[in-house]
Amino acid sequence: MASSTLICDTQQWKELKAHAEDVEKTHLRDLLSDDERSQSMVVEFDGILLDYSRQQATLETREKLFKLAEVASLKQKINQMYNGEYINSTENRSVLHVALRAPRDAVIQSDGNNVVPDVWNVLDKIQEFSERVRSGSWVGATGKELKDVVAVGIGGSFLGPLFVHTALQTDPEAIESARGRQLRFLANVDPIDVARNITGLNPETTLVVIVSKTFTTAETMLNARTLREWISNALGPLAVAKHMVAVSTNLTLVEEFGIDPNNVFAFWDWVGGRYSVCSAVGVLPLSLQYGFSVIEKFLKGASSIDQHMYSEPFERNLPVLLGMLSVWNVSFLGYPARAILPYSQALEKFAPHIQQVSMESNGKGVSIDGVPLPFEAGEIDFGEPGTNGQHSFYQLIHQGRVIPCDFIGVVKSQQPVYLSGEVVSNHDELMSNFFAQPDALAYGKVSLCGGSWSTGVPLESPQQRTLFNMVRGVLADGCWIEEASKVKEEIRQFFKRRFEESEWERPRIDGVRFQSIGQQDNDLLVARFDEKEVRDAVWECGSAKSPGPDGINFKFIKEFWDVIKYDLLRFLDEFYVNEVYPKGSNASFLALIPKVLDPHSLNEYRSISLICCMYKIVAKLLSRRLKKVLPTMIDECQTAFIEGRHMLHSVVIANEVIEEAKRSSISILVNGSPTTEFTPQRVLRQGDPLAPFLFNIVVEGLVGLMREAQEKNLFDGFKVDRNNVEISILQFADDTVFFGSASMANVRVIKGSEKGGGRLVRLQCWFLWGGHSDQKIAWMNWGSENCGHKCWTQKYGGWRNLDVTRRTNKESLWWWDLSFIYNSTEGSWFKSGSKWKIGCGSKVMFWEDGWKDDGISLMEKYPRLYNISQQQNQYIQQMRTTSEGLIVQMQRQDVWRWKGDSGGGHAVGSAYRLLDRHSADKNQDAVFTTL
Ligand SMILES: O=P(O)(O)OC[C@H]1O[C@](O)(CO)[C@@H](O)[C@@H]1O
Repeated sequence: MASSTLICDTQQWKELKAHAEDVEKTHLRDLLSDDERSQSMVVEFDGILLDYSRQQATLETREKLFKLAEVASLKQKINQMYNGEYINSTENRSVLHVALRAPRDAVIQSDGNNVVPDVWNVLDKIQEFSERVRSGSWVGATGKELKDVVAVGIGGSFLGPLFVHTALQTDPEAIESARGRQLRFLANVDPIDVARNITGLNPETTLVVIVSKTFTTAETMLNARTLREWISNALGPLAVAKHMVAVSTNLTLVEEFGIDPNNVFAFWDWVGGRYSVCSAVGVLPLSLQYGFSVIEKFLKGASSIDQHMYSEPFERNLPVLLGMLSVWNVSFLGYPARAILPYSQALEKFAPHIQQVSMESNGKGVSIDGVPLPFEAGEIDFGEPGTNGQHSFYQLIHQGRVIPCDFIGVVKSQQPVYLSGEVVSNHDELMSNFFAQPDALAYGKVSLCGGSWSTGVPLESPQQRTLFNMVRGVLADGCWIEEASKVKEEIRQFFKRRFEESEWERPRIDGVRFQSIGQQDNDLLVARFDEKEVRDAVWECGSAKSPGPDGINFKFIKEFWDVIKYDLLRFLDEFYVNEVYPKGSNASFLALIPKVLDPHSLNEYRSISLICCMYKIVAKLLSRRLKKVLPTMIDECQTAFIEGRHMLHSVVIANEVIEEAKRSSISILVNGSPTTEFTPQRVLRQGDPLAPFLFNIVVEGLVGLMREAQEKNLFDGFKVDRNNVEISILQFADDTVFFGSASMANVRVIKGSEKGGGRLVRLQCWFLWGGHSDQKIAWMNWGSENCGHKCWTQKYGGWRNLDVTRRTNKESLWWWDLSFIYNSTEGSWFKSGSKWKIGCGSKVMFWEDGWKDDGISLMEKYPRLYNISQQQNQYIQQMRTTSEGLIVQMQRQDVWRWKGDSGGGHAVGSAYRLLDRHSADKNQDAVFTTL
């Protein structure tokens, strides 16, 4: 490309422009669903991993950008820079900050001279001087050691050094080497900045470093004069030579200022101010604070990325890729800003540093030849460390404008904190935010019904699912909370409560007869685990299931079986001998999956257990053994009594397992970050291989109780077949169907009152759900009303005198059931709840039915009259001649009125409440005492 041609006039630029229009139509979440694309957008160098898959760019974009780089001669320009050519055409000089950190033996030419020796001369001088100051061999005017340093400079003579200083302040090695010393930076001409920086400092122990490439910058020179005054006022004018040094390219002006030329640390015009942190600008003050050896490491790091940028092909070249993506975002996609978001407080001053480096360099409206650019160039950089930014400007990034973001995370914290009782370290907490935020931004807001709100695309990728499952807040005591720590605590408390055992006495099933297992089965159950058995159990576990808190899945265990098996067998041996799981191996995560669109309450999430592999292996082994034994215990055909251990022992085993489960710990994953642990007091974890077999054992326990009830004539089951086989219960896992005649006695055995009855149901509840008896019994209606009607009439002859021809829409099938109960001997509760409304009097018996308001029949009220009556079996209608005034509405039928409802209509709820109250009065414990 000829130097006068604008880059935007090239074919490559135009193609990118057209391509940008296509890419803009594609949502990032769709780009991210292409695994091949995403994986090829991850590059690693020297411990730095760049993942640019969340940029709105395709592989084609990258190819086209490379072509643009080619036409812009980017590679040649990089080479020119490293070779010291005058690429700064406006100032006609080299751009050689890479020489500032080049190794001592490197050769980098400028104006035909190798500049590297000059660089190292200054570095050696800095090392020597800083060691003298730090060791106390260079002292101030009054002979005191110089412990504190104030660096005075602005722009590039300030921001880079401040950034590095802030990053080192919390580094353990740097802390050690800086012990007892202070480094401050004075930049602003505002006298407040002066006051702040000299507060608490003693001029006698303070060294001032004036940093100015030109030594003419107004702010720096005024601040320099101010501090010179501060020193000479305190120590006299001659003290300046001992207390002030300079970093500059302008030795003349430094000397004029009164600083000893020997105490000037030079750099060169081929160093741009904003790139000068690796020159004496940064190295001198930082070496005074931390020692040269610490800062030398920083220089080596910078040199390493210089080498990378010089030699690495563009596909894997981190600085080139980032630079090209900036061009793409700004000039093609039209996103003017970039957020720099380090999830590290140590990088607090990184954004201000990059602000200057990038914006002062690229903030141009003209080409290199001075031609005005017809497109946007340069980006607006801003940023704050996460998580502070999240509570500040992220709102706009998430919902307001499209702003490309550079998230920066650090794998290892300089200052790790791991509080006891917390599931993760503080740094992991920070990193969970670091991982969650880019996903949330990239995928945008999606609906919770399985697709994106904007596109309806199904959620397929793991990242999409992560966002789908994201808990954005919860409703607690009627208040919506979003603050991460409060949301986590609320969720933790909610589930802790759910797994707390309510105070009630565990049901006992002593005395109930069960089938037995033989010695052989018993030996099988309690045998030591051998390698083959363990291997088979491991191979039965799904490889790709989500890992629990140990972070290991079965794919890993199978892959490295030959290495892992020894430890695993040792673990199982220990478990066998000690009968307890080693701490931590029985922890689990609860992951929350929304059940509804836009969940608010925690009941609207389904909790899925993610169990540690070690626990799963043990559970799998036990379940495989139980599987072999269970048919013996539950098969009716094998009822022959076998000598040996009682089946009840399996219940004991189940209890032991449950007890062990109660020693386990649970923490809930809230947006990938676990809450602190708690110990569950009840329930089995979903995903536990033992759970189905424990169901079976519990079912057997309930069957045993029903058998006992039948044998003691406490429960009247259904007789089928010619042999009159009586069926009382059928179960499938936690679904139970009781069969029996519709008698109050049967109902009481199954449910009864809360106080005495309901033990069968509650017993099962305890085993299956840990003691909650709020599982409702679904009383089954008889399907079609004809079927029900036939049953009642055939078996019980219908309800005497009640109109059963057709029920009205208002009346439920319960109404019919209740009608029957009314006439049973135990129907007194029902009688008290209903009364007759007399119409023509054709259905109500004058003496026997309680048709008066108090519900008491005339026969009961006036027994003597009844005894002498000639019309004892008469209906009211037949009595009318002798009972004038009773027949009030000849045209109407007699009807039942339900007292529980003010309108007289029947409601199941009111009948249930009445029955409940009535049953509570009776002592029904007798049934269970007998059982
Ligand atoms: O180091 P000096 O010459 O005082 O300049 C300070 C800063 O001022 C600038 O020229 C910007 O005004 C920067 O490039 C430079 O880093």
